Amino acid sequence: MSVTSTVIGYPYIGANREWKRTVEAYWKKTLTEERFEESMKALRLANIQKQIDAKVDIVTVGDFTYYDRVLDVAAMFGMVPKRYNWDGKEVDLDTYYSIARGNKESVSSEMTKWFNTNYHYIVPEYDRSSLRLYENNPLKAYLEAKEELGVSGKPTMIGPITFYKLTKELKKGDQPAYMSQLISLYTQVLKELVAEDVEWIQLEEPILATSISEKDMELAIMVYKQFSEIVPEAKILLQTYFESVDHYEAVIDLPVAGIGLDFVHGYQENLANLKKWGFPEEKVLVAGIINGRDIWCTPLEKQFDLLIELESLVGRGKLWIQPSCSLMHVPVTVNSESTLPEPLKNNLAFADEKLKELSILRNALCEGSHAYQEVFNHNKSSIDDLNNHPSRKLRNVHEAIAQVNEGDFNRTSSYEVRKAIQQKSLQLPLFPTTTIGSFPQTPEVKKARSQMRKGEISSEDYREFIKLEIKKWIDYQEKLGLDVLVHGEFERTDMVEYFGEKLDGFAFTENAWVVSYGSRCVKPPIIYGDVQWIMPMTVSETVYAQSLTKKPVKGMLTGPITILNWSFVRNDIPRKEVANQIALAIRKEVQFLEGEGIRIIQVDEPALREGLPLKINKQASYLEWAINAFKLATSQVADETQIHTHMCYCEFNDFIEPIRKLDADVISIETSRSHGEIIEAFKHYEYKNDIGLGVYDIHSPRIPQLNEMKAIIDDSLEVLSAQQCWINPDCGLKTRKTEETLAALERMIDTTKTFRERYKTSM
Ligand SMILES: CN1c2c(nc(N)[nH]c2=O)NC[C@@H]1CNc1ccc(C(=O)N[C@@H](CCC(=O)N[C@@H](CCC(=O)N[C@@H](CCC(=O)O)C(=O)O)C(=O)O)C(=O)O)cc1
Ligand SMILES: N[C@@H](CCS)C(=O)O
Ligand SMILES: [Zn+2]
Repeated sequence: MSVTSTVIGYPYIGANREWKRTVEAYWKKTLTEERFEESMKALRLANIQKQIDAKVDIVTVGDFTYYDRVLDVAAMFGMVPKRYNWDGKEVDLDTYYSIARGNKESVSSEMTKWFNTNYHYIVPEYDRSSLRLYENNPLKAYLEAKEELGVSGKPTMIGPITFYKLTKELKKGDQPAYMSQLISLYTQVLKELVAEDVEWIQLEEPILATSISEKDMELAIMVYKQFSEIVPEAKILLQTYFESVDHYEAVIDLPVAGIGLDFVHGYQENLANLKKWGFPEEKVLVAGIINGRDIWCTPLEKQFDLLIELESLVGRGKLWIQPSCSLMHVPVTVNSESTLPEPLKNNLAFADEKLKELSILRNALCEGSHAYQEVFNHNKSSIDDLNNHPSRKLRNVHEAIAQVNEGDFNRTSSYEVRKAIQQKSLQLPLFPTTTIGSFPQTPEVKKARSQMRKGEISSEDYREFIKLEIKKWIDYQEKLGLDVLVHGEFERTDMVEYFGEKLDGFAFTENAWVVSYGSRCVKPPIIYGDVQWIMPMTVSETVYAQSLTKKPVKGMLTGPITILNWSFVRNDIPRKEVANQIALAIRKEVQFLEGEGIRIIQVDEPALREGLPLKINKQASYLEWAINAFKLATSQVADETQIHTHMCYCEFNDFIEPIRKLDADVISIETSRSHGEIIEAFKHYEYKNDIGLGVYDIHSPRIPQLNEMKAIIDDSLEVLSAQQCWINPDCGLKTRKTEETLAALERMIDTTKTFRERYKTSM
């Protein structure tokens, strides 16, 4: 028996986030372009070396990026939006980073979630320019790895159908011209690769694992047919991941040499289809067998048995194995962790450990499982140890869940009744202004936290420092004239990690970073036991902030679904159960805040949309339990207490109905980076509750123009009433500098004043 191992991609950040530091140093101009390129090359090669050391049979190259791999394709083809006044000569680094981050003159391109992950890509924009191939990145990566490491890798890039479908809404009639340009560009890439004797070429088409239409599938058939006719020598490995493919028969019939299917997410559908329809003899099946989205050890024997079954279905020598998707969604190595509790640590597999598992499965398949029985047994007993651990059997948590009933999910009064009561008590002006929660995490804030961690300052000193920051920012907010204030979240490293550190059932890591967007990384906590509230998490900071001002201070919590979706979650019980456990813990915190006199509480759910299953037929059940978890956390408050929620980074146009069902008194929603498109959706939908308009993009260092914010508010007022609208930035301000934040907020308040003036008789 012979089996080949490969990977779809490996994390580019480096075990100690060297990639992030290099990119940020270049932005700060503390690194020259030459040094930057040198460091990036070293990192790129080190990552490939990791695959070589792990004895991956077919090493993947071209999975590295300077910011984002979707942007890379756009840059390869010279898709630079006109607003950057690009000279069309080459997409140099500064042009590339302007598209991603904006510059003094122009806003950045939109950024949105990469399928159902917490990674965000830059949305390509097609503006009818004529495109050409400026740089063949996969070829460059291939040649570099060959020259420097002597390895003939498998270059990868995002495939044409996925790239086309992720491009920002095309103008009517532009589709055929754009597609035909893409076909010739991809064809040229393929031709140049073939000319250099590249054997396998990976095209990533995760879009095929969503519920795509017949028409889109026909487009894929047409495009891949053209590739096979124009470059018949190209051995294309078409990769799908994150779910099963809907159009199985059509996908396996595409004229390519190999097809990657996910046998972790949506494995039942892929397996059932494989059994029903078979698999073409002339192709290889690349089975995603190790979960690339979680950090748990693979149940080796179970996956080995599945592989035996797959091999019997596709035939000898035709089966390759790989992780289910790029390993960029998991941290680099468990070896960097020294403080995790025992039964947990033995059950973790990050990217490097997953490569080891891949090697074990490959060897067991090649050599026969008998030599690996001991490894399998050891792996199974580790998993059993964690499953039977007392932290997973907390009686009070299970009893509390059992007691939840219908009444726990709904507010006492209707929205209309609540709005009148809240308005009377809060006395807010028309177009109330607020912010989303966090204020700048300055180097001083991060330094103080780091000193506290290292024991260089005491916890009391750290708390005092945080209080000073809160006071400073309450003063700023009062001076600016904001109506609803926040304490600023200075005590939080991250809106999920912070709660994970304070709730029972979570473990947190020292170095388990994954990229969230650009150079920004997150360190998701690990939910390994039953979750319960053990101590107030936000009360002292919020109450302190409220004591400094007469204006209402908004309590700031992360919602249960966002905590769930941005953590690595135990896999022994359904996610719905974990969500309800978290919801009960957040509910307790909500009640504490309310008990301390906090009249407005925001429960953020930016990841609600992200958790939506990619397949339409799986979405309704997720939405039902996810919305219920939010309501479980937020409904048991008095009518006077105003519940806010906040969402960002997603397409919400098709998400108004779920938003309505949350029944939050106010929702702040991203409206700036998608240039107000969400507002269009409200045209077709009657939405009564209040809405916070995110009037400027917080991701860009540039100060928003008055007329840009005005335009968003004007557009919104065409479909929403003035009495419904709040004015705020589109997300938290933790990544911004103090001066930028103050200047932007000042303009936001000035803009609001012009609208108050215009509508002053309507109060
Ligand atoms: C709102 N978003 C979030 C998402 N997911 C989350 N889990 N959290 C989110 O807020 N997804 C969607 C968006 C994505 N947005 C962001 C925005 C900003 C960041 C970000 O700023 N990340 C920071 C890391 C934050 C953090 O934890 N900082 C630590 C310091 C860590 C550190 O760098 N330490 C120093 C050494 C310190 C020492 O002890 O000496 C170092 O390692 O050098 C802290 O504040 O203490 C980032 O820089 O990437 C992420 C997602
Ligand atoms: N309250 C959070 C929400 C981010 S989505 C913040 O302001 O950072
Ligand atoms: Zn946000």
